[in-house]
Amino acid sequence: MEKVQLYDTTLRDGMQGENLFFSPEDKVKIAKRLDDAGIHYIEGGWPGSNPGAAHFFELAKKIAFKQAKVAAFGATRRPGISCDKDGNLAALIDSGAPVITIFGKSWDLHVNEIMDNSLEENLKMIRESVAYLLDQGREVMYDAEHFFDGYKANPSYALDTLEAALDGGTRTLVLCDTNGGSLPCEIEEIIRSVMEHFKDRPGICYGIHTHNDCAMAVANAVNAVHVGATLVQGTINGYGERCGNADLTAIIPILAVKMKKDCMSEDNLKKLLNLSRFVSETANMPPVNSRPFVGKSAFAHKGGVHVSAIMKNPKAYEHMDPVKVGNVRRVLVSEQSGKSNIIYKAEELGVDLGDDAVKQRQIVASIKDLEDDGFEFDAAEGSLKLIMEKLTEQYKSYFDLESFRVVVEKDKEKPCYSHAMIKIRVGKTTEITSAEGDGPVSALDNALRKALSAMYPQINDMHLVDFKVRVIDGSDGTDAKVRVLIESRDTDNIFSTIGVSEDIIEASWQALSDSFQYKLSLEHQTPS
Ligand SMILES: CC(=O)SCCNC(=O)CCNC(=O)[C@H](O)C(C)(C)COP(=O)(O)OP(=O)(O)OC[C@H]1O[C@@H](n2cnc3c(N)ncnc32)[C@H](O)[C@@H]1OP(=O)(O)O
Ligand SMILES: CC(=O)C(=O)O
Repeated sequence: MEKVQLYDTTLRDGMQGENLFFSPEDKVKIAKRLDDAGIHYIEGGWPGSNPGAAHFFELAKKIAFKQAKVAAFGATRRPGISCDKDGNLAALIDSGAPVITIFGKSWDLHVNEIMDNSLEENLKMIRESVAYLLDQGREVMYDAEHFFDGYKANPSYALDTLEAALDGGTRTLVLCDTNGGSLPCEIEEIIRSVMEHFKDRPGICYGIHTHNDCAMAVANAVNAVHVGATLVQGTINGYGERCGNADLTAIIPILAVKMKKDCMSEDNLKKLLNLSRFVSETANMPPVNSRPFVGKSAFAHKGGVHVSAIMKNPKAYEHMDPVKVGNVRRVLVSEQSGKSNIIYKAEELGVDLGDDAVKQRQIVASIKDLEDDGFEFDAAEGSLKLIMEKLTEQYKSYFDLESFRVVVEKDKEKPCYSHAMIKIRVGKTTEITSAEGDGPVSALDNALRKALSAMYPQINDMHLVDFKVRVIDGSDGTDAKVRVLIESRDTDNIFSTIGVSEDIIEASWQALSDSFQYKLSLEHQTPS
């Protein structure tokens, strides 16, 4: 099995993405997770750039990584000075990183116009910088910035820059599609020409570094491996400058599962989903549900035809087993469901639908009617379970609402004040409580909690973590229906519930009351 080395640059090029920042401590946490997942190289930053980047390397020195090598990134020396006078090269050496990756100019446009340099001096900068860093006993990789654009403009000069890096002593040439404008067919043709050109220089490791400006970063990286590249640079979740870098969470399973390359063990592959979530959590970026392989929806089936088929054989609508990357198959219930969705979901949620096909069809029809009224059960599985129980006469109500009153007061000098009073029945007992809150829903939540907590102490470990309101049909102005989605969490579970009404308080109450009923149904407890 051919080996492909994985080089992660989330902590450097990934951080060049808009709105993305990692502290040195965040970087250490991510680096440990990358190492644990079996990534071979972790680029930690550009130490000559800022104190935070340099600090990461100080912290990294104290960590015994399992197998990953830490790489420091920077430019070749500046024009017209010797390497030992260049501050950036000094910072790279001082970083203590065992691997140093330097980028140099491959495109004559950059040499002439951007750096106002001569083509010859640029070659010297590359050759001398590589040799100088190798003399320090480090592994040196050469990132040929803009290689594909440079090759398209002036192939012989682009090849000369690679020759200069090889003459400096490196054996790793990373060809970069820096502007992300190349297409897979161009990548393939150019890499083949480069390999042909250097066929008499054995032992070169070709790497690939692609950007996603044409949505081709993953395809370009994969194609490069297809024609012989054995090192892939990319970032977790594709974070990076402009439209991002090649997404390793897609490249790795493609290489390992589809192309049978030796890049990550089967056990480590299963960590991919959690790695992706961890990095997005640390970056404070919401996970993208539609992200291939590791997104929440990557193996989620909504259409009835699809669900019916995957129940017979998952291969019918899945290109691979989600378990391989730590993901799970999901079935969604919606207006596009057939009985297969309902049967699958009921089993998953622990509701016995029985064998009556007529009853099953009635349930599908009822759920479609509710969806038509504005409910969205694929986002509210807690409420879906309760609805299924109601439709099959298995529902047990843990409390019943008699009435509530919510008062919101606004004084021009003071912020809004909310107060709720609620009357509920639990068996033969009636409870009347009142509570204040930051807003009307919070006041209602507090009042309900107060009423139930003596009888159902288990609700004390449950809290509301997200509250979303959406106008379902904006054309009716204030008469439009609203959909409220509530996400709640207890020690072991996260569950979502829904309410729909023309009245936002009524919709909120439905979702809130479902969250309490669902929580209590999990515990199967009767009032104490
Ligand atoms: C393709 C890539 O992603 S490369 C990485 C890009 N990442 C970054 O730029 C993030 C880190 N960068 C930084 O912190 C700063 O830009 C620094 C510290 C590197 C340089 O800062 P400054 O000295 O203030 O220069 P500034 O950022 O304005 O311009 C970049 C300089 O690097 C020079 N440069 C660009 N490429 C190279 C190269 N391969 N070799 C040497 N110098 C280079 C430019 O010509 C320019 O020099 P000039 O100031 O003499 O015109
Ligand atoms: C080196 C690099 O980050 C690039 O060329 O995009």
